[in-house]
Amino acid sequence: MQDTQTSPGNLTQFEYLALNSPLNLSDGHARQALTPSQTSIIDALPDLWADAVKRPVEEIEHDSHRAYFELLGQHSYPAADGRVLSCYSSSVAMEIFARSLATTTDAIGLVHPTFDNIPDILRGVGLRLVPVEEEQLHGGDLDPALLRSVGCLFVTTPNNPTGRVLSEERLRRLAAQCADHGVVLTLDTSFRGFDTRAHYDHYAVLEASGCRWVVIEDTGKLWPTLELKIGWLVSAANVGLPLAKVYSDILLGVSPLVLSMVRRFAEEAAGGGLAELHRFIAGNRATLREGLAGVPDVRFPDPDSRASVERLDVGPRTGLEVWSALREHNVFALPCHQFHWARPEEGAHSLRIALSRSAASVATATAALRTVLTR
Ligand SMILES: N=C(N)NC[C@@H](O)CC(=O)C(=O)O
Repeated sequence: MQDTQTSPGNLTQFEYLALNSPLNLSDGHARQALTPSQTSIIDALPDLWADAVKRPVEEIEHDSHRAYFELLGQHSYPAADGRVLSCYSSSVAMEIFARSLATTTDAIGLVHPTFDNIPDILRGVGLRLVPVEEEQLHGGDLDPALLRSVGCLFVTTPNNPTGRVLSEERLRRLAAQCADHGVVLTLDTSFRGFDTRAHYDHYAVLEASGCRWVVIEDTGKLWPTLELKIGWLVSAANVGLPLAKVYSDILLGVSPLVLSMVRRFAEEAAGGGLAELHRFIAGNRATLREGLAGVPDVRFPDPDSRASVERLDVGPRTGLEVWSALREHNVFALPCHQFHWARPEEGAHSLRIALSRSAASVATATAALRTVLTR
């Protein structure tokens, strides 16, 4: 476990501090209770185990990613010819991508702000980072000078912590620009499960563009599966990166039991569980927003977000001050300065609250927040 006695160095180290607290609203992982139908899947794990022992792992793997990608509208994903690599987590997929990219370029354009383990992983392989503001990405064509200066453009969509989703038209334009400049377009879609606006067929758009592309999918944010999850690293046939080679440096494959569990959760979600999850998150978001209504200088900068996290501006206070005051109530949130990886001061006055928690936890944390913000 990380040394968290000193001031946390990155967002995940702030999240470590919360891991053993009953009111941990810090990390974006799913920690709410299983629904009854999800509980039935867990109860059936012994049967999934017996099935996984008998069947070829490639068959289990194919069934798993097909159920997950179809659930989220990604019907044109490249299910065949080894272009979907299963990893233990999306961060492992990210590391494999970063090591592969670093063999072909020394610079990458990265959305700003976003979760800091992404720039940290990219810097870790020696890449120079060029911040690309969210407004730029969503606004219109990027400056060709930017695209001439990098080997890759990396976009988190829905973004973390803003929840901002890249529209189909903007993805089409970005892919066309990347194709024109020979730049790899990489998407981190870890939060896509929460927002149906991110369920248009991204792979149809990417494949039609002809650009070199990589997508990192993450099952880990969606369901409370005790960190049993899959990060899928998906790529274009013409991506021109040694992804499979670097993958083989890191792992042979993932557990067929976890793959089978993900398939079952995706099937349950398709049968109504995903809509139920969306209602649950929306209810927690309403609890937070209504519970803080009228508090002076507090506002919610991402009114349109449907992600399982909510950012709030805390006015003249700093996010760190509020985070510290909340700890006195045994409540853990996440200060936002380090999402602004190029200019942390821009996030100094905001805080992020996780919404994939029990309704009671969100209500209790909201009351503690109101106490802290009105004293
Ligand atoms: N490998 C890392 N650092 N994992 C933490 C990450 O999953 C947390 C996250 O993405 C969020 O809290 O939004």
